[in-house]
Amino acid sequence: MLHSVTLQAPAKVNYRLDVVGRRPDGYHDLRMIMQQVNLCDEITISRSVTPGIRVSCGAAHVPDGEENIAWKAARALLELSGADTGIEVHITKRIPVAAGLGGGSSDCATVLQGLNDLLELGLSRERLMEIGVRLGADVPFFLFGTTARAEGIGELLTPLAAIPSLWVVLVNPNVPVSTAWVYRNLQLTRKEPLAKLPDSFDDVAALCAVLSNDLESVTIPAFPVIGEIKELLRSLGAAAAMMSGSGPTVFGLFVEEAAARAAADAIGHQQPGWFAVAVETL
Ligand SMILES: C[C@](O)(CO)[C@H](O)COP(=O)(O)OP(=O)(O)OC[C@H]1O[C@@H](n2ccc(N)nc2=O)[C@H](O)[C@@H]1O
Ligand SMILES: Nc1ncnc2c1ncn2[C@@H]1O[C@H](COP(=O)(O)OP(=O)(O)OP(=O)(O)O)[C@@H](O)[C@H]1O
Repeated sequence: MLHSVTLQAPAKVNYRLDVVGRRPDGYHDLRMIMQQVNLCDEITISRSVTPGIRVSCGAAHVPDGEENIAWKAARALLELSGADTGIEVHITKRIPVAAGLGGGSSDCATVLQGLNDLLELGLSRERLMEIGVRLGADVPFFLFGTTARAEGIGELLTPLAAIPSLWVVLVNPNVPVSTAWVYRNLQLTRKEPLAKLPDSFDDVAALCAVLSNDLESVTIPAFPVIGEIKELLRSLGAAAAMMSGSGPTVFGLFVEEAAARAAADAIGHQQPGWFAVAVETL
């Protein structure tokens, strides 16, 4: 029986985010294309003889203990399984927080998966996804991986047959954005039904042609720096640049690793207070 596991919890970007409508419970029906990228929090989950769940992180703006979504994931699995072991979770945070990169949701999914393995609970991926969606709409995607079309509130997932692998430059201007605030302030103005999206993307041009994010209409007017970052990434050679999720992180797509790294370095030098990194899609 294993005593502990250490796992990587990746970030995501939304290549496409259409808001289809508002539901009676206040959540929104979406249609998204989601992509995991190789920027990861590191999570160690250990058994402990001391009963209870303890979560430590130590990063700014991330709660320790019960408020952490990783704590909620551990509690959900302990309650369901009746396991009476103590659990310690330590998160080394590398994904910017409240950034549109899904860091909390990914930590949550990783704890669900990791604890299922560590305690040999034998729960199926589908069952973990059902538990996960009650903790956060993006959680099922991180259990499903690594590129997917997402519908419903984000929990109805279909794999995408072909999608080019790319270098992604992530730029975050270090202003936290509340996802709940963005959805609350969204004006649903679309009158036409949504056009069908392709089922696969054979080249980068086909992928760039579908990039779009309805939440930009809320976040960019409130944080104009996001629009400036999009322009900056394009001027540094990105094939396309767009805000991820509810923002404020912007991603630029590059075919060549060297160009992606040069763009991230240039932005890091220009704006030392920002987060700028080049990573591969997973
Ligand atoms: C913006 C995205 O990251 C795109 O992938 C997600 O839609 C947000 O996913 P998330 O952060 O896991 O969402 P949750 O933690 O479940 O909800 C955060 C807030 O976003 C709003 N929310 C979220 C998902 C959704 N489909 N509709 C919503 O209106 C909810 O009102 C909630 O107040
Ligand atoms: N493990 C965690 N990691 C990050 N934030 C957490 C965690 N647990 C709780 N939180 C809280 O959740 C809030 C949003 O976190 P997160 O970084 O997941 O947002 P996000 O990247 O904007 O997510 P999304 O793309 O799903 O909107 C933060 O304000 C933070 O205090």
